[in-house]
Amino acid sequence: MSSNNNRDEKNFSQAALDYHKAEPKGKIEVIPSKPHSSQRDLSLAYSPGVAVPCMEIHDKPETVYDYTGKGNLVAVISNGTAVLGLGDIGAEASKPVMEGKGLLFKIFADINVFDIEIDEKDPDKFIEIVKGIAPTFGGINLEDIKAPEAFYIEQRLKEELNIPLMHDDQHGTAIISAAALINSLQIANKDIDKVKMVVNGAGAAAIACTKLYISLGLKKENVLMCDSKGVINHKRENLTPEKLDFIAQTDIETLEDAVKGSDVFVGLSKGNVMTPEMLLSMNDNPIVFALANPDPEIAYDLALETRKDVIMATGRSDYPNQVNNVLGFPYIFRGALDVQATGINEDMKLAAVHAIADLAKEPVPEAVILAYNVQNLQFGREYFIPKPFDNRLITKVSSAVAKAAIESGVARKTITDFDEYEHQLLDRMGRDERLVRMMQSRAKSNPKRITLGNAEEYNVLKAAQILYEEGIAYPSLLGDKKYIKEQMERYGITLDVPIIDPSDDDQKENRKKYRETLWKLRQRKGMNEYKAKRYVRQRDYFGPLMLKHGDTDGLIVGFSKNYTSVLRPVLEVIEKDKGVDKVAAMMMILSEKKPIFFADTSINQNPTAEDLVNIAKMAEFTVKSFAIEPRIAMLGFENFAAISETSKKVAKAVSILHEKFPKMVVDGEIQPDFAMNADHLSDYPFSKLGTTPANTFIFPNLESANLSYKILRGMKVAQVIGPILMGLKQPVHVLQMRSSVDEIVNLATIAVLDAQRREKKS
Ligand SMILES: NC(=O)C1=CN([C@@H]2O[C@H](COP(=O)(O)OP(=O)(O)OC[C@H]3O[C@@H](n4cnc5c(N)ncnc54)[C@H](OP(=O)(O)O)[C@@H]3O)[C@@H](O)[C@H]2O)C=CC1
Ligand SMILES: CC(=O)C(=O)O
Ligand SMILES: [Mg+2]
Repeated sequence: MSSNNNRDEKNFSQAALDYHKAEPKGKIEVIPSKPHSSQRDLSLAYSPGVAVPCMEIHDKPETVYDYTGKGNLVAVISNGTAVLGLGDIGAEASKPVMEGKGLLFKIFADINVFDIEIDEKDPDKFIEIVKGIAPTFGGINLEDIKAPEAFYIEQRLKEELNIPLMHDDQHGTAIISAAALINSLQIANKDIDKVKMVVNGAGAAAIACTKLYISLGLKKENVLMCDSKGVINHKRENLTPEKLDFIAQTDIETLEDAVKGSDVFVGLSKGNVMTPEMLLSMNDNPIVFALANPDPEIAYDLALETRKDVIMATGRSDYPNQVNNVLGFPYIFRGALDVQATGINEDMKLAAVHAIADLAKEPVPEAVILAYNVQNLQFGREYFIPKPFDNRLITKVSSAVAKAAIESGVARKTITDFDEYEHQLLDRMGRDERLVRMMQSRAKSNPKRITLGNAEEYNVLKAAQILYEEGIAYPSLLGDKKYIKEQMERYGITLDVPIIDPSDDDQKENRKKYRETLWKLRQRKGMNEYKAKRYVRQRDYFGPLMLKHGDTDGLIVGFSKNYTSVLRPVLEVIEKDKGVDKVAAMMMILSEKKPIFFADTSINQNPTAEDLVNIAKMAEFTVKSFAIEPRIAMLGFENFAAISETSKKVAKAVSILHEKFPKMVVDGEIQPDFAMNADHLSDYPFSKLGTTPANTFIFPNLESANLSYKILRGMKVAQVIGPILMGLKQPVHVLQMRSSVDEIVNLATIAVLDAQRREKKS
């Protein structure tokens, strides 16, 4: 279940229920995509206007793709007979999985999904129902339908419908594992037409995988397939047609004997059926794909302990080389829909296989490395299949599939400019919640201790619960212990994390230690020892002192207090980064477009030109840490004119930046709408911004920065993350008063990333 081995299963199960139950219940919803605020809008959207496209479609059926959402709508359809590894749990119980798939289609490929659960086990009746509803959809993903019925159902629907249709448990698994097979064979230096393979499992996934491997060059006579009764050999009776196809002319009966002297083991059966002895009996550099979920046929660690030369993949996200369908289905359907393919044929599947396999051999971009918080990812034993958060998947796989559809003659629409198509794909993914996902995934790979102030507040407690259960951080709660416990009881939050009450007896030693530090820091700034003793009982000082002493790795404070009053003790205790004179704060703005950053939103009221230079430098550093190349616009209300006093100040900052940091992509003074628009930028060919819109905006004063982001937040057109405090030596962030749970989680995530980066540096 949870990959985080120190999270307890009960909490995780409860979190899964809470996650699904939170309003709006479930995981997907329908959102209108056209204006609907005036009487005219409504008369266009519905009667009488709607009759016009109806008749157009009636006269020219192909225009349904022009006038409706069909072209970007996929049905994820199940009858609930083989749900994950849970078996036949019924149509209704399968709905969370199908909704989940809808979520993945949307976030990874911007495809809309209706999940459809059909209470029908009779294959012929099921087929008739799917055919009846097919006109609604641009594509159909069959899911979790048990073998052998799945084979018949898919085959007939493919023949009788003319839209992209795929049973993902068969072909998604086959495509991803085939890509992994090609690459692992290269690493093992073995040829596909010579290797001996054992396939354990003979169900939907195993049969489809083996067929695809054969089309790639594997010799059928080199395959031994096993089901729950052992090797499928000539002695077996009552086999399904699909199993009959894999009968081996051998007397070998057991898996144990089958694997002896084999080169590849593919497990699509159940957990822990492969023993270390079996693994030891395989040839040199054995390839083991233990793909059963959630427990592989042999655990990753056990396999590597057993023999060092094993080349290993599993279905799990917590080990290298995860063979996961999500690398395939969003992008395969994206490519197929974009050319209105009449089906998903072998050429398209093979194109996806090679695109995925090739991608793993390309240099991995920094953003992916950061997302997984590793030193590097380089093609080899520990990395032969791309990572799910690799945002090149959409361009590589979808393009390859679309191209194959066109070339194999199943596309009803063509693409001539594939560079342009790739840009369109990236634009689709503009809304950069992906950045948040990537940040969280990086944090989870090496969670840090984060202390949350004002922990008596519901939002803070809920954020702590999410941080803990998601495995993003090890939170501790700072505040009044008794009151925190009462609040936890009141809100039904069970959370077994440290509660730190500065006045508590158990903090006596810490108070003493912190008092000495505080007094030493402040004794020449008017603080006497008595005051220091009093102050360490206050959480506003206690938190920063914990951080200073390494008793926590990061600090999030300020939920219920004014920003500057909480910031003051932080600045008194935590040192500034080298070369930093004044700290500043930045907001990350996530909207439909790419992420942008505003500074200084919270600290320096009327910065001088020199202050603006420092703010720009700190912003450059911070934006880079999100693996984004900063393009900095120094904002004013004139464009390169320097008439007003404010603009003169900004122009002076720009000239200092140009002189001191010639490589920095920064210019101004410029108005924000100009800095965001390539056409407007082209009027200033001398500008260092060129014609690529800026993503980082340094405002001339605090009011303009602060009010700008607050308007965006108030209009709910963007998610605003921050303020990210810049310029301190340790990760501490001061929340806006009454921040939302998400805002707290996001800032804590940023604090974890900061702590990881500093750990790496030291
Ligand atoms: N990592 C990934 O991407 C994916 C992993 N999977 C995993 O593959 C497994 C099978 O899924 P799927 O094909 O959809 O399911 P099916 O129900 O269609 O097939 C299961 C197969 O496993 C066989 N089996 C069960 N126990 C054993 C055993 N002890 N030894 C050998 N074979 C056994 C069954 O044998 P019999 O025919 O005799 O009943 C059957 O052939 C699941 O664990 C699933 O999690 C599936 C899809 C994707
Ligand atoms: C991964 C998947 O689709 C399954 O386990 O059914
Ligand atoms: Mg499935």
